[in-house]
Amino acid sequence: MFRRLPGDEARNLVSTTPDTAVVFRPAVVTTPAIVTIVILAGRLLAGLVRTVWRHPIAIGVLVVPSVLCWLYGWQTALLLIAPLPTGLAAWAVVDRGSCARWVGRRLLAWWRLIFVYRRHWQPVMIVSGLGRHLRGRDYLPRLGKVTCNAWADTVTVRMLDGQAVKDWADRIDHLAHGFGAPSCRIQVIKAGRLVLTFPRRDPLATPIPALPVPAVATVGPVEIGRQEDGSPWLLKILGTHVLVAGATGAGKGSIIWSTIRALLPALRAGLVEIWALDPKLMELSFGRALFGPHYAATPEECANLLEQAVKKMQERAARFGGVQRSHTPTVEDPFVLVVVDEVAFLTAYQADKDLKRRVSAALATLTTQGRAVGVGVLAALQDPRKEVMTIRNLFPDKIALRLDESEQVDMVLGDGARDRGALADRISPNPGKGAGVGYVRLETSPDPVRVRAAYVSDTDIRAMAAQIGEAR
Ligand SMILES: Nc1ncnc2c1ncn2[C@@H]1O[C@H](COP(=O)(O)OP(=O)(O)OP(=O)(O)O)[C@@H](O)[C@H]1O
Repeated sequence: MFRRLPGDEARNLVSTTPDTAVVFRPAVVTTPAIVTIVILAGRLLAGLVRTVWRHPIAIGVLVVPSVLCWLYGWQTALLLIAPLPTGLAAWAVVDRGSCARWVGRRLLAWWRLIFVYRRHWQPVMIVSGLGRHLRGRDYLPRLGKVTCNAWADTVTVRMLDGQAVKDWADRIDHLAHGFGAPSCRIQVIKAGRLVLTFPRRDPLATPIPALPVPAVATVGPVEIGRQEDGSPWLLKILGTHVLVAGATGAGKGSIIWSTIRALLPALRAGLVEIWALDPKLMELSFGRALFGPHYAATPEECANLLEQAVKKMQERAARFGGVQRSHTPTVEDPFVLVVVDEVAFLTAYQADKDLKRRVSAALATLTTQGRAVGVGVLAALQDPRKEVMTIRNLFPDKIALRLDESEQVDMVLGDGARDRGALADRISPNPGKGAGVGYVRLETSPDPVRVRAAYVSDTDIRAMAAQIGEAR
């Protein structure tokens, strides 16, 4: 703040350039000490209240023993406090889950806030370019709440004004390494606020054995594995089409077979028909009995079966037209799931142009018109490039298992999926750790979810086929 003075008043002023005609005198406003003290005290109080509100257990663990010591001396304090750890240990033995939820993870969240996130926040933000150091001051995104669940830390962040989600998405590697986590995922909660998820361990690192066959016949979302947060992975198949992409050995078979397994009671009850196209002659031939007459292996047979499905779909559309807009599976009109293993064998790699054209046309017709009349497609393929799978965008739900290249992730899951943490190209090629692990992006949510399909062994498949064979 400068006040301009006429030159003739300059004689009373101290100036570094004494012979200048115009000098400037800064107008100094002195803030009364009491105002500064009140502001600092207010900030301290707000910080204390916020810390107690966010971490009551951690603060209690520190404050209560200190206060007791101060009031009654350490011997009495020890006597008073001793039952607490004993009680906690007993609680942990009796109900580990609730003890971890109410005490353990809250303490862990406080610990990680102080010793991981707050400690490394400034250097990580500045070095990654998410914060700025201007004229001696740091402008940093605000670190919010840290919570811990069984496998990951979630950290809320207030972005700097003017930052975009992409600025953060481009730096997930910096963030993961900066905070010592194997990966980082980003989710937008509202304008300017993000939630960063840093896994502490991989809950999907061990294979999941085949899930029990459901007790009731259902075509609704079927349970085929587990999500990263431990909840069941429910795959919707009625009213959608699903595309599964993964390199060789990524575990595409486990998604197909887990889905068929979950549909077994509905198959037995006649509410579902599974039509199988097995051009590789390896995967689906194992359970031929499950498919009855609806099984095809040669390209010619596959084209015929697909055209048969189109015919069935059109016949239903003609019957339902003007009567109903969606399909509920019944014994008369069961849900038809067309399962295609390695669809590129029938489209991109097919030498016979006429067969290729017939298959592509039938698949495009089924995927554009099938869902309202109870015909769904579950297709698997290794190479997700557009020239290999021209109709990949016609599948509303997509699953990316282990992929060879990072660019393939967005080809499968849509733009920005990898930036948001769908690191399908980093899934372990070791079958024990990575087969069946993938990312799902559903029609209804932009955020990819990490999942693992249960592994249905050859013995399980034989048992399933035998059951259905007997029932038929
Ligand atoms: N969900 C799973 N959990 C654990 N291991 C699995 C799982 N799925 C598959 N595997 C293991 O990985 C191997 C390869 O699986 P699978 O044949 O299903 O892969 P794929 O993607 O179909 O490969 P390809 O395209 O070459 O047929 C299996 O033999 C099995 O040992």
